[in-house]
Amino acid sequence: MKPIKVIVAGPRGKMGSAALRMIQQSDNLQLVGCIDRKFDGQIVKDLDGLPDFEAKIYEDPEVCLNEVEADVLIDLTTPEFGYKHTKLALENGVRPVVGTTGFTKEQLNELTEMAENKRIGAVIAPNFAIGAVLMMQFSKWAAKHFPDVEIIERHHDQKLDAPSGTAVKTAELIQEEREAKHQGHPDEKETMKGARGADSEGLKIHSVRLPGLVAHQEVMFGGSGETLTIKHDSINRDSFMTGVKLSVERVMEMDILAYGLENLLD
Ligand SMILES: NC(=O)C1=CN([C@@H]2O[C@H](COP(=O)(O)OP(=O)(O)OC[C@H]3O[C@@H](n4cnc5c(N)ncnc54)[C@H](OP(=O)(O)O)[C@@H]3O)[C@@H](O)[C@H]2O)C=CC1
Ligand SMILES: O=C(O)C1=N[C@H](C(=O)O)C[C@H](O)C1
Repeated sequence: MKPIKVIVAGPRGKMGSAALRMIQQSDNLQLVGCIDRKFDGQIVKDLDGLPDFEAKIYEDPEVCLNEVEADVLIDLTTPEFGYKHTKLALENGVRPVVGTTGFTKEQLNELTEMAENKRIGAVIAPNFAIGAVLMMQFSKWAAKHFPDVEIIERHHDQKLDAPSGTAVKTAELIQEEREAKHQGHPDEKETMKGARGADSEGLKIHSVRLPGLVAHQEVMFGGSGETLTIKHDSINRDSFMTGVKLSVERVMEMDILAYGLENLLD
């Protein structure tokens, strides 16, 4: 079987470098190019700390997608550039697998429509960790019984977006089961702005950013005389790589955009 030809955008990043190591360990994946704004024209293996790949690095994503024959683009960059890369990939018939978080609802809708019109597979997964997908699904289930819920997500302090993509997706899944409800006392007042967190249809989301953390989320439900907490911890970035690899493999057979790894699991 021919290997799946992959471009990685953001190869020097925490996730991008983990993705390169995952590709190196996979017999069925081949790195054919990288998109990186700082090392145009260089070869991956010449960069400190990256695996021994001969693939060329491109600053300009359009040039990369024109010059390199690829099946899949893995994007692990920033919301602004991730959105541009995903759009360009779809325009060029390359299937995007996107871990980058922080896209707006409008951007997600536009990309979904583009993939559908072009009949090209795409995956946008706010969290590639299998445990995190289960945590979100369990939370959706629990919300049928407990409409009072708050999300506490904790991440490293280099993270750009808040709330996390996982928290946003969790709230969306919970809202498929939960009626919109204002939580807490009806006369509740914040004496310090932000004390009650972000509000998503009355559901509160609290974002913690500290050095030492990786990626963690607790979903707390409250009922009469009881609480239920569903918790997931990624203790390193290998936790995301099973989902990235699975997405790259599955996207080859898809012709629509899947938002969330749960759509690819049995
Ligand atoms: N879906 C999931 O399971 C996960 C998703 N994420 C998400 O993935 C994204 C990356 O996270 P992480 O690896 O921790 O972040 P990092 O900051 O470590 O890496 C981001 C990389 O993107 C590069 N970059 C920035 N702008 C551009 C550009 N214009 N063109 C090409 N590359 C660019 C940065 O380069 P430079 O050094 O020049 O700034 C950097 O190397 C985030 O959105 C994060 O939320 C993270 C973990 C899991
Ligand atoms: O930036 C991160 O680190 C992570 N981002 C994703 C998110 O925003 O949910 C996934 C995971 O939480 C790690």
